[in-house]
Amino acid sequence: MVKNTAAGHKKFWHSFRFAAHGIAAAFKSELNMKVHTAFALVVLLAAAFFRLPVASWMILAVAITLVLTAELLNTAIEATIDLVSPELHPLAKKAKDTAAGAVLLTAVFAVIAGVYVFYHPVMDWIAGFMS
Ligand SMILES: Nc1ncnc2c1ncn2[C@@H]1O[C@H](COP(=O)(O)OP(=O)(O)OP(=O)(O)O)[C@@H](O)[C@H]1O
Repeated sequence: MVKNTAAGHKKFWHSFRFAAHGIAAAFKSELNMKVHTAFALVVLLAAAFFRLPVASWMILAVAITLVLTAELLNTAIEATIDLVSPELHPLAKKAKDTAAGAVLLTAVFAVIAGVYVFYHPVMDWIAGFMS
């Protein structure tokens, strides 16, 4: 636990920097992290374009946070497995594939959430063009 002292505050900011460094390192080394971040930016730009209501922004924020968090945990698990089990092992495979499965689940949720919040605005926009 971080204490409410000068040393405690310093430790808190060090932990914060390590965490930010972890996110930046995963972004640099993992193609999937770049792809998910690019998708997230496109989705946020589209949300601004369609002037989505606050509730829709919240749904998108949850979906994006879930996917990026799962990807970070997947990267952490992959690094740990590569460190402790560089040789092939069924448990190493199980750990990596399970972590990848978690990313897939969050991505499926993100797609469903995206369809749910964008369906009517996009349909209305297309109908506006047609009329
Ligand atoms: N030590 C291991 N023992 C057994 N199977 C492994 C091991 N390392 C990787 N594998 C298998 O090979 C697959 C690919 O592994 P890899 O380390 O390339 O990860 P990845 O899922 O492709 O992730 P990324 O490309 O993002 O690094 C894993 O999903 C797993 O099924």
